[in-house]
Amino acid sequence: MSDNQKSFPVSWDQFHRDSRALAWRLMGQGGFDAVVAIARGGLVPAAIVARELNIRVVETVAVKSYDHQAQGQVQVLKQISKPVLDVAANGGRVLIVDDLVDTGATARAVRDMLPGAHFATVYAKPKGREMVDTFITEVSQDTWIFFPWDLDVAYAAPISGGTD
Ligand SMILES: O=P(O)(O)OC[C@H]1O[C@H](OP(=O)(O)OP(=O)(O)O)[C@H](O)[C@@H]1O
Ligand SMILES: Nc1nc2[nH]cnc2c(=O)[nH]1
Ligand SMILES: [Mg+2]
Repeated sequence: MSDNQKSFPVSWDQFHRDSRALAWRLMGQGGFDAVVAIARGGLVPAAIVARELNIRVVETVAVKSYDHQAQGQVQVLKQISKPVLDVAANGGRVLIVDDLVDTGATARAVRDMLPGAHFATVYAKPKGREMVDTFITEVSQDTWIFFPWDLDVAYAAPISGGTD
């Protein structure tokens, strides 16, 4: 992702609320037998959704495609374990959770591993939106979302410019 003009910083409180809202929306999709978090960004929303929906089988798939804000190749650093693939193969319902979908490249790679699974993210950008079954908030393609685990409390200059 290059050319981002806008920034969308998300606090812990807002992220918790948005992840809970995702869980509420997923309630209407019937039960799930297992959740797969796309690490690292999907770990926090997957934990919140698993808690709200009482899903006790929690698995990870580790995918990296960005170095800071520069997109590279999708690299799968840890695969989904066989017991969870077997849940899906035996007709169980698997939920995949990530923090966001941007271009959709990560979502496409993980969907290929679990074709029948339900794919959910907290945030979505237009290019990747079609890859997601359920999401909460859409932001424009030229926005970079800053998550609370990447932020610190810092001085902010007045909107009018200069210093106060
Ligand atoms: O739709 P895409 O263009 O593929 O981008 C979305 C992915 O990018 C980020 O992960 P990243 O690769 O930065 O790794 P991280 O989860 O460890 O931060 C984010 O968590 C999504 O998984
Ligand atoms: N933190 C963060 N990671 C991303 N990976 C792809 N798009 C984004 C984004 O907007 N924010
Ligand atoms: Mg990620």
